[in-house]
Amino acid sequence: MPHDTCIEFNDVVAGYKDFMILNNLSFKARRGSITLLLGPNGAGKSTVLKTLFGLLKPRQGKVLLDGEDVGGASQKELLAKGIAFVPQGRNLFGQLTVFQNLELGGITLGMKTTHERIPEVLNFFPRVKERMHSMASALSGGEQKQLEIGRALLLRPKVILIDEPSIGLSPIVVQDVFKLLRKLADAGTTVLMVEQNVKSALKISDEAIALESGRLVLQRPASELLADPHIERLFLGGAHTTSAPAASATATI
Ligand SMILES: Nc1ncnc2c1ncn2[C@@H]1O[C@H](COP(=O)(O)OP(=O)(O)OP(=O)(O)O)[C@@H](O)[C@H]1O
Repeated sequence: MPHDTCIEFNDVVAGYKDFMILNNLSFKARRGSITLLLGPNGAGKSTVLKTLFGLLKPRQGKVLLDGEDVGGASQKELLAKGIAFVPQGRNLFGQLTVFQNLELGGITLGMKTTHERIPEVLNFFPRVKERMHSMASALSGGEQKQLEIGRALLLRPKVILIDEPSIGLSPIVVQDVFKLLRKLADAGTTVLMVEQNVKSALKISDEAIALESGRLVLQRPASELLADPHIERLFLGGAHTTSAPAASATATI
């Protein structure tokens, strides 16, 4: 699988009303790799994902997907181009069954294709598959997150944007989710992930990007960062260096 650029932010400025969160942000994420977004609370990590998913329009700069400028495209267009977003928290219809939630996830595909793909997606998640006709709210937190990922996979996305998947999950379930993301990336999917569980996330990531005040302050191979004896200081408090993100990060190492 060639590791060429899939996602590129080029000098992007984006924010909410008059408040700019991304400040001339530039970075690249390679196809078939996991890029981990790090940085302190409020640095703009989720805003990167939202901008890429069309929830925010860049005020300046370019957001490129496979070289095509998709800045300002609608979510429908972005879904059709193969971008799927798994936001933070719970995003299921709790009073609908697992199967119905998947059906809704495939709404842009049409029912025939959706029904063909549901069994294929459920094969990734045996526990969820067993409970296909249970209400989504009756699943455990981990199963619900797996179902959300499954719903995104129905689209056979080329890019998955995933925001803090480990929140509320036990360490074992987190490992399952991470292993699945690794498997998807190895099969060619590009994963852009925000995750506070830094050490575990670095272990399955290829590249780490750190933001501070909406600017890139570090981009390094994940394995290199993991092996850095200063990692604790970099993410739990310490002095600035030219190649390191700042002191105020609140990530869990
Ligand atoms: N809908 C919104 N309207 C206005 N401001 C917002 C909105 N969403 C986020 N912000 C602000 O944008 C800034 C960046 O938020 P963002 O969620 O991108 O940060 P983050 O790096 O993901 O932080 P965290 O680690 O806390 O999730 C924050 O100051 C936040 O308060």
